[in-house]
Amino acid sequence: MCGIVGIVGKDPVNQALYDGLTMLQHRGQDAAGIMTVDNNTLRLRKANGLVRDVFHTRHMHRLTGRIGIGHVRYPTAGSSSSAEAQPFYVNSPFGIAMAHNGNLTNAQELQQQLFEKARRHINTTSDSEILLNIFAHELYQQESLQLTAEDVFAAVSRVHRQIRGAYAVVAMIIGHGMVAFRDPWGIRPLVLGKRDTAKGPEYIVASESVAVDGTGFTYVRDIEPGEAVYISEDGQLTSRQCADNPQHCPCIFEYVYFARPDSFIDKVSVYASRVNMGRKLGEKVKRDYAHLDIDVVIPIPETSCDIALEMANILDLPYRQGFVKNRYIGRTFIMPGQTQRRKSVRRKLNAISAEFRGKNVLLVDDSIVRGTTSEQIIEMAREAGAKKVYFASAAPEIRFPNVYGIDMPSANELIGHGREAAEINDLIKADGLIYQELDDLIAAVQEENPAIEQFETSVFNGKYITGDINQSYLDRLDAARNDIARGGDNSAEDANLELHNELDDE
Ligand SMILES: O=P(O)(O)OC[C@H]1O[C@H](OP(=O)(O)OP(=O)(O)O)[C@H](O)[C@@H]1O
Ligand SMILES: NC(=O)CC[C@H](N)C(=O)O
Ligand SMILES: [Mg+2]
Repeated sequence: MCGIVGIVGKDPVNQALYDGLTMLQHRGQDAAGIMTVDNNTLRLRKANGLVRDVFHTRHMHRLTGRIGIGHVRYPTAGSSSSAEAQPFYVNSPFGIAMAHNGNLTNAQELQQQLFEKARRHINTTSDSEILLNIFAHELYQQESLQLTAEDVFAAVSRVHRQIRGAYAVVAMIIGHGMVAFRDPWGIRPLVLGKRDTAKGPEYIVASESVAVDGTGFTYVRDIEPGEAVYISEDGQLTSRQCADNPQHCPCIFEYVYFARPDSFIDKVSVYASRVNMGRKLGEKVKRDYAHLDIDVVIPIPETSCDIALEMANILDLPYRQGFVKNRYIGRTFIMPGQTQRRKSVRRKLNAISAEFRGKNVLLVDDSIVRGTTSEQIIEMAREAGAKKVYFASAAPEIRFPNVYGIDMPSANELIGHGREAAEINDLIKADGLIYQELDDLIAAVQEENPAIEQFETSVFNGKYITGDINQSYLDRLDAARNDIARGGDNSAEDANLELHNELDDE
């Protein structure tokens, strides 16, 4: 899940873009980038690493201009090479820079078509570079030198007709303005914010509302599925529905794991939805597992803390933070290779023995994906002296790959694939394993905004809403992107064609 941000301001936007990206860091730890436009010239800094490591003072000085976009990356296509860090740039028409969150499901066909129809070369294996070139080609078809909002909307409409999958996008068109659009299912989130200044209004678009609040803007609304919002360089905002048949079907995993709890996505408080997940799961334990002799409820930091606290309330049991999280280690699930993910669990979490010794503990996590965390954490709980270790997951069994922007390309790497809870329980060596029901998970989120009638839940039930995913697609994805295919750590490096404003990479 990447994070994107774009600002059309009245004063330099570099610091606000930087701040916005730090507030979206949890969505992507692999690479970060900012592009600004100043005096019709693009300014760029992008590299592998966390936001704080990628941008030094001298880079910030170079990122001048009152309009800019930024990206934090968690790769779901291509490699982790810095060549695939975003934003991407293409020089025709006008000069366009783009940042994308999501994943295209027909990238291969699109690349072929781009070459045949438009003689466009794609130099990386990133689906986002393809998306940028499709958009550029469609904008070029407008044949107008004085680009209008209508021209941009017409191009976005044609993009929607060609590309499949999930995409929340922000793009800058040099000399004109910024456009942001969301796929016709609204799978990935995108919000709009505004700030009034003495010089006129400034606008921000971002993956999550936390980046709007934290940069001093005010949340205006979510961008609708299929909608495009165009903000001209002088700050005129226009919006248009550009999809033929938009339907709202947001990714439920945003609420389970990806988003920050203080964000609102599609008018749903992520925090409140997690509390509801804890309530539902607590009620299930109370109803069906009353025979378990649980002494204490312990979360697996960090995402599950809000869920576990509510479970403890429902079960009328003590809640104890029995694991301490090293605040300098990032999220393990979004790390690129299994070796790195495995090693990081013990570096990241450490048990406080007093909370485990001689007790029957219920460990709570938001989800079990590969089982990397649960297996090791149960072992750690036993080493710390727990008598019995029960485990509860606020998401149901994750059985199917994800093709919409979560890096779960291989069914065989999912501990829940083709297994029932009892088998998974044995693999992670728990004394009991309780999963949330899918209906309860959906209800937990829907309760916060009943207007959302459906959610993207393919990892739980194998139903891919875009209608273009079959077994042979999943087999190809598996072969291309499973951990072995990626050499274990996905560290393909730097045979790249980059656009730099600095003389060296220091
Ligand atoms: O079964 P797995 O493959 O281990 O994946 C699931 C785990 O990964 C995530 O934690 P992560 O460390 O990424 O982030 P967090 O600190 O936000 O919980 C998630 O919260 C689970 O704990
Ligand atoms: N997680 C994402 O949104 C990834 C965006 C894009 N598919 C990439 O791999 O760079
Ligand atoms: Mg976790």
